[in-house]
Amino acid sequence: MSNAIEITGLRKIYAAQGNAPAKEALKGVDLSITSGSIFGLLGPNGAGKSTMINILAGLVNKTEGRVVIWGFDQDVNPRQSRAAIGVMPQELNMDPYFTPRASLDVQAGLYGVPKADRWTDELLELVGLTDQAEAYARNLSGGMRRRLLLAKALVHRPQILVLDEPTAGVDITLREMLWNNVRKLNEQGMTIILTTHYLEEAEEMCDEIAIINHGELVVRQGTRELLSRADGKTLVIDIGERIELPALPEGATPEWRPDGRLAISYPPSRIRADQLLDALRNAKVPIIDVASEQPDLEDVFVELTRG
Ligand SMILES: Nc1ncnc2c1ncn2[C@@H]1O[C@H](COP(=O)(O)OP(=O)(O)OP(=O)(O)O)[C@@H](O)[C@H]1O
Repeated sequence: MSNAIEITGLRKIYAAQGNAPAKEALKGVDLSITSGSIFGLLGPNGAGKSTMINILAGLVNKTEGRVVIWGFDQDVNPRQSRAAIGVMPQELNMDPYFTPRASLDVQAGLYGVPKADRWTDELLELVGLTDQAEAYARNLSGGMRRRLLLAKALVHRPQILVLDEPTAGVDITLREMLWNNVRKLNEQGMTIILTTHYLEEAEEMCDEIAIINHGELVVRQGTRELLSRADGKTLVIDIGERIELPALPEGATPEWRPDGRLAISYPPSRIRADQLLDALRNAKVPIIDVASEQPDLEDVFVELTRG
């Protein structure tokens, strides 16, 4: 199967409530998610990411459109489509008197996993909670709770794992542990879908990225192709001291950095770096050191979601 998820014409309108008018959170989105990928769903606040994830998870009813999960149409085979997906939610609420082991057992029960097929010990091991298996949830740290939520999302061995802002407010150690787990699961064939506000993280982790804005799909591309869309690079040059600059090729924009270096932004599709360096050399500007800066996902994101 090539697509883990196929979404067609997905619309969600939240009904008006009191003084709040109705809100169209998704305006007819088409999106496919390749199976086996780590897929990033990005967008500014209020873009509709959570709405989409909650629809996939079966927690929010769509207004219109078709959602096929692992080959099962949500409307035709709701049970199978739900069984194919596991969701690690954002919120850390949990029953304070449940131990991690009990939470996993209850969750497995909810998904109808027979006792013989449960993998509770392996799961506890996977997320590093073996030592806390019998501790009350109220005694778990925030990081441990998050790891328990990941384990809960996996009890029924879903083919697709959805992580909603998994690393928001999480320290570096836990973040690394989460990503190591996610990579391991992905290597075993699991499709991963995640939302994150950390664009650096998405750039590093995701094979493919979709950006939504105001309920519409803005772009869906391989991460590398997406990054190459931004036609802007910067040469950062140490020329010793601030001087009057010679004319540069049209389209190049010079700027002095606070550290005294000269930063020249340019579109690589029209200007080559050596043309810039030649212009400086011809004017006898000393070039002590040069560094090149590539656009990152942040640049592309800002460009695509502006306005
Ligand atoms: N239950 C609801 N009732 C009414 N409006 C809602 C509801 N949930 C979300 N919305 C609205 O729908 C829009 C999309 O919200 P959503 O939470 O899906 O965005 P998001 O991209 O996940 O944002 P964030 O990054 O802030 O979590 C927003 O304008 C939001 O106010």
